[in-house]
Amino acid sequence: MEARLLHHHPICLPRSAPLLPTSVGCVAAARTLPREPCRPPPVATGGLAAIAVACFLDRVRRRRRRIRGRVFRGLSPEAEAYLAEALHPELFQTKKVEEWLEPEVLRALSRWRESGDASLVDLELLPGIRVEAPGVISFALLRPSVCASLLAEARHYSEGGFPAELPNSMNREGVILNDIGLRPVFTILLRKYLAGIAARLLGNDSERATHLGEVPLGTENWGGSTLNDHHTFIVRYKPQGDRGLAMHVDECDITFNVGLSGGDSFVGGDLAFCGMFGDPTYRRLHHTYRHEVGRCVVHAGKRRHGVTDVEQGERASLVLWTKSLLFRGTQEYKDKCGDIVAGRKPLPEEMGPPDPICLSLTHDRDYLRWSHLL
Ligand SMILES: O=C(O)CCC(=O)C(=O)O
Ligand SMILES: [Fe+2]
Repeated sequence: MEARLLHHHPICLPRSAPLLPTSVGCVAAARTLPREPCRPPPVATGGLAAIAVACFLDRVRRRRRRIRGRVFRGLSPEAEAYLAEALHPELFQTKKVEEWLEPEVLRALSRWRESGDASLVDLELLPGIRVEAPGVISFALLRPSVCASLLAEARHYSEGGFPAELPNSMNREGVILNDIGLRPVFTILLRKYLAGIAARLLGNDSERATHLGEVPLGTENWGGSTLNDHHTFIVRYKPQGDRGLAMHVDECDITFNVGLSGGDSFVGGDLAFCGMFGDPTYRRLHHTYRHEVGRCVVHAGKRRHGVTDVEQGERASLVLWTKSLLFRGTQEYKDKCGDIVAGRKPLPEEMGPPDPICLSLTHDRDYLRWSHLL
């Protein structure tokens, strides 16, 4: 039960172990344990019977510690099993997440982290921050060494024959990091660091910035002040596999997309941004973006985007689809997207020819009419 709750609300990690086994449970659990070497009491005080009891209690104690560890981390048994096989076990340590970040990111976030007021996030201190296009902002987030480890871990997982689900409905070559035991570290990344940036870029009016210096951000509220869940994965593209990604909108409110390989290690593979879902300009090309290792591009999930084919090399992205349940319950969300239960708002009637790169096989009723432009 608790594990299910964690799955749905990973940001709400419990502060205390919710389910410690009772002594009866422990006895039963200890019987199912593989026989481990027992640690006998330091001084043999009461003969064989006392040693047997001490051994038994030692096994129970160790089993208890293991269960508590798993409940704290909120890992599924599969994820727990992968930990023993991981290439970079240090990636799984929640205490080390801060070391993943470019140091200036911490400086930009420090006043928010002291006060809880996201309007104090200093966007200008985010390293190399750029407004790529209205509503699309990028900055250096992760250290290149962490990007290399994450990519190597994803390759190790894919090539190791471990059980795999597809990260999204469009990509066959990728790994859902939440499923392999990395959900807790990304929950920390989101809760302690990205949440402030999300609130400042795409949160409610009292926290959201309107400009970066003189340049308008062109963002609006997409629940950035109340993000509570994430679906985090790595996708890889290469000429002999998934070459690119068709135009789409994401199944989330705010997307953080970090380059794990930079523009010098692949040819093609541009991330193309078109307009917002429901906006008359949604089939206009707004910007094309090239990944840089460790640089994160942030945008509303409902901005149409896609990846052009990779012609050479390999392109890889670390993607966090983040959501706000609270925002999804508001009238503002319904006006923007439709009802989460009743279904998405229909797109407006397609008007005139699209920019070819923005044409979507999965979203446009007139795809065949314009596909000769591709
Ligand atoms: O690979 C990318 O840069 C984009 C991935 C993406 O848009 C997605 O998985 O939703
Ligand atoms: Fe996407």
